Amino acid sequence: MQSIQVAIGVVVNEKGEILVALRDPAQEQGGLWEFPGGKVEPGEQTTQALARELAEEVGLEIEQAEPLLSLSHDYGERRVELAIFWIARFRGQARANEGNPIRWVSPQTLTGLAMPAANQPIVSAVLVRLAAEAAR
Ligand SMILES: Nc1nc2c([nH]c(=O)n2[C@H]2C[C@H](O)[C@@H](COP(=O)(O)OP(=O)(O)OP(=O)(O)O)O2)c(=O)[nH]1
Ligand SMILES: [Mg+2]
Repeated sequence: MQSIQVAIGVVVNEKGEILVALRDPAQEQGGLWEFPGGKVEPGEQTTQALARELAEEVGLEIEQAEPLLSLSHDYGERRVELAIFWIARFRGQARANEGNPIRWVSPQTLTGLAMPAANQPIVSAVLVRLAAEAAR
């Protein structure tokens, strides 16, 4: 089975809230909340794809992106390879560029959102990371 390379950003604001967007109901995994991101295009580096997707989808310019985790997930009809980055430094105001609602959510709210199955370990990593930062 072919696998799809995807770059994803966990964007964190100064209040410790996380940016999520609602996937278009017509897309695969539609109607679920996601972290902004998308497919790495041919000839692109993962971090280039990340910068492009964040600009396209939520209008943010990344100042610093740190690898958080990488994982692969088998959705049956497709396998995705997700490279997830922690983005605590960025420029701009998040806006819903592609018409899908976006939200800044607390860690508690994040835990309760309906997300694609691949996202469970991502949410866990985000909670660990936020807790570690809160303890500093
Ligand atoms: N962006 C994003 N994709 C996710 C998440 N979790 C998850 O399983 N995925 C999967 C769903 C898709 O199969 C793939 C990402 O594809 P995408 O639809 O966002 O790609 P894209 O932005 O390039 O969109 P398109 O133009 O190809 O429609 O990764 C997530 O949190 N964010
Ligand atoms: Mg996308």
